Amino acid sequence: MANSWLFLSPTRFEAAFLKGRKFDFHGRAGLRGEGWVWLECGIGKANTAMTLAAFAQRRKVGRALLFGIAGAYAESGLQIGEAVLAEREIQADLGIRDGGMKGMGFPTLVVGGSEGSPLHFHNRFPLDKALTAELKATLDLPVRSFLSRDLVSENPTEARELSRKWEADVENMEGAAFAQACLWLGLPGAELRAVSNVAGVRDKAQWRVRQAVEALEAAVLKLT
Ligand SMILES: O=C(O)c1cccc(C(=O)CC[C@H]2O[C@@H](n3cnc4c(=O)[nH]cnc43)[C@H](O)[C@@H]2O)c1
Repeated sequence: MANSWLFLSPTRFEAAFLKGRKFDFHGRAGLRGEGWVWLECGIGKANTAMTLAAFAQRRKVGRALLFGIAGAYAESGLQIGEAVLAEREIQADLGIRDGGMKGMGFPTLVVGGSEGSPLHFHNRFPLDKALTAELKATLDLPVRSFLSRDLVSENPTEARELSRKWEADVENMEGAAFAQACLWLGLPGAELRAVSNVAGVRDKAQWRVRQAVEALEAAVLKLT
């Protein structure tokens, strides 16, 4: 149980390659396999945090992996179809425009208070270092800085500004909530994304979702 996986992805399309026994969790699709459970968490930060917290309240979770497609910022050097792991997730929607939560003077999350030296998190949430290092070695993937927003970048200028401001390479809509919830719940969590598009490019003809899902398949099936 300690090493069993809870896999989460925003939509079922991102996990279409997983074969397991179907179940329903709070109206969300689930699959159960040998040593893993997968849940469709829905798009966005609230859906992701709610699904993870509700599941972890009822079942023991050994380790958790959020996986799905994402946009890569043009300056990242990442290629469409490339899979990448998150070192940290940035919650880019919270606080004041120029200073995030530090600028507001409030931490978003305080954990580990019992030892007398609690950790304060504002907009940046690290993924589990040891688990991410293990996945990097097993899967031979790069590790980068990810950013999450409720609103997706709608043009290259907006995308470039976000990437520079937060020093991020990958844009998605869920990861910061996942990373924050893992810290809060004390769960080792990692995040794997495959690049389906250049962030800020809305022309779907230029997206390569199938290629990205194939990259997810190659990585995730090595873990099952
Ligand atoms: O219609 C649009 O302009 C548009 C732009 C970005 C993403 C979408 C989606 O429907 C995908 C949302 C889904 O996929 C992840 N994702 C994929 N690419 C990006 C991106 O460039 N920026 C943010 N999120 C992205 C996201 O995590 C969602 O789960 C539509």
